[in-house]
Amino acid sequence: MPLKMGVATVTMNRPPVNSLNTEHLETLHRTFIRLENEKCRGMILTSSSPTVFSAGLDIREMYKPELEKARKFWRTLQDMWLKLYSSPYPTVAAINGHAPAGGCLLSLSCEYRVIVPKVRMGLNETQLGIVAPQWFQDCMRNAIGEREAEKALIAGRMFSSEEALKVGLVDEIAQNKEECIQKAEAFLASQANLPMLARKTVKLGFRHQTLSRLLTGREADTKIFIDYIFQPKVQKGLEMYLQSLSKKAA
Ligand SMILES: CCCCC/C=C\C/C=C\C/C=C/C(=O)SCCNC(=O)CCNC(=O)[C@H](O)C(C)(C)COP(=O)(O)OP(=O)(O)OC[C@H]1O[C@@H](n2cnc3c(N)ncnc32)[C@H](O)[C@@H]1OP(=O)(O)O
Repeated sequence: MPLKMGVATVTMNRPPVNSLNTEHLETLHRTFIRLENEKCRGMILTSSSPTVFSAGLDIREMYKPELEKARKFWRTLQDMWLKLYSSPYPTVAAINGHAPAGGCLLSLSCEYRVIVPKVRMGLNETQLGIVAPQWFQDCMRNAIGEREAEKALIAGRMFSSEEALKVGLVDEIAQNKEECIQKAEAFLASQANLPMLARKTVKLGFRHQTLSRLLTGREADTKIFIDYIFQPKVQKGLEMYLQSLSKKAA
C-alpha cells in the first residue's frame, strides 16, 4: 500500500479473481483502519488482475458453510463496508476489470469511480438466485437513483462500461489501467484543497442514513443472511453456479 503525497493505492491481490473471503475482507478492513489512523489524504482502490477488479463475495464461503464461519464471514463483510463507506478521506475506485456483486459494492462504496472499457459491473445477485442485501441496494440507489436502481436490481443487471457511464454508475471511462489511475489521482487532487473536516462532515451527512440502517440492524442483517443462504434451494443454486464457473474454466 504505497502512500504518495498522503494518497494510498490499495491494490487487491487475491488471484485469480479477487473474490472476497473472510481473510481478504479482514485484510481490507485492517487496511482501511490503518489509512484512517495514518490520516491518509485519499485512497485509490484497484486490483492487480489485468481483467478482474473483484468477482465479489467468495461463493465458497456461502456454499455448505459451517454456521459460525458463515456468521464470521458476514460480520467481517459488514465491518469492512462500514469502514470504507464512512471513510473520512476521499476514495476512488479504479475499476480495471469486471466488478460483479460484492465487487460492484466495493466500487459503489468509494466516492468516485473510473472504469476501463469492455468490462462489466453491477449487482447481479438476482441472477444467482440470491438477493442483494438492503445496504448493497442502498449503495446502488445512492449512485444511480431509485428508478434505475430498482430496474437494475430486479434484473440483476450487469452494465457494460459505456452503459455504466450513461446511467451514472461510474463517473469516467479511461482507456486503460494507467489512465484509470491518472484520472483517480486527478479526482483526489481536485479534493486536496478542501477543508478536510467540512468535507468529511458533508460526506457523512449524505451517507448517514445508509450507514445507520446497517449499524442499527447488524444482528438482524446477519440473521437474514444466514436464514437465506441455509435454505436448501439456495444451496442448490449456489452449487450449480459454482459448477458453471468451474466448467467454464475446464
Ligand atoms: C432480503 C434477503 C437478503 C438475503 C441476502 C442473502 C444472500 C445474499 C448474500 C450476498 C450477496 C452476494 C454477493 C456476491 O458478491 S456473490 C458473488 C457474485 N459473483 C459473481 O457472480 C461473479 C462470478 N465470476 C465471474 O463471473 C467470473 O469469474 C469473472 C469475475 C467475470 C472472471 O472471469 P474469468 O473468466 O477471468 O475467471 P473464471 O470465471 O474462469 O474464474 C476463475 C476461477 O475463480 C472462481 N471464481 C470466480 N468467481 C468466484 C466467486 N465469486 N467466488 C468464488 N470463486 C469464484 C471460478 O470458479 C474459477 O475457479 P476454478 O477453480 O474453476 O479455476
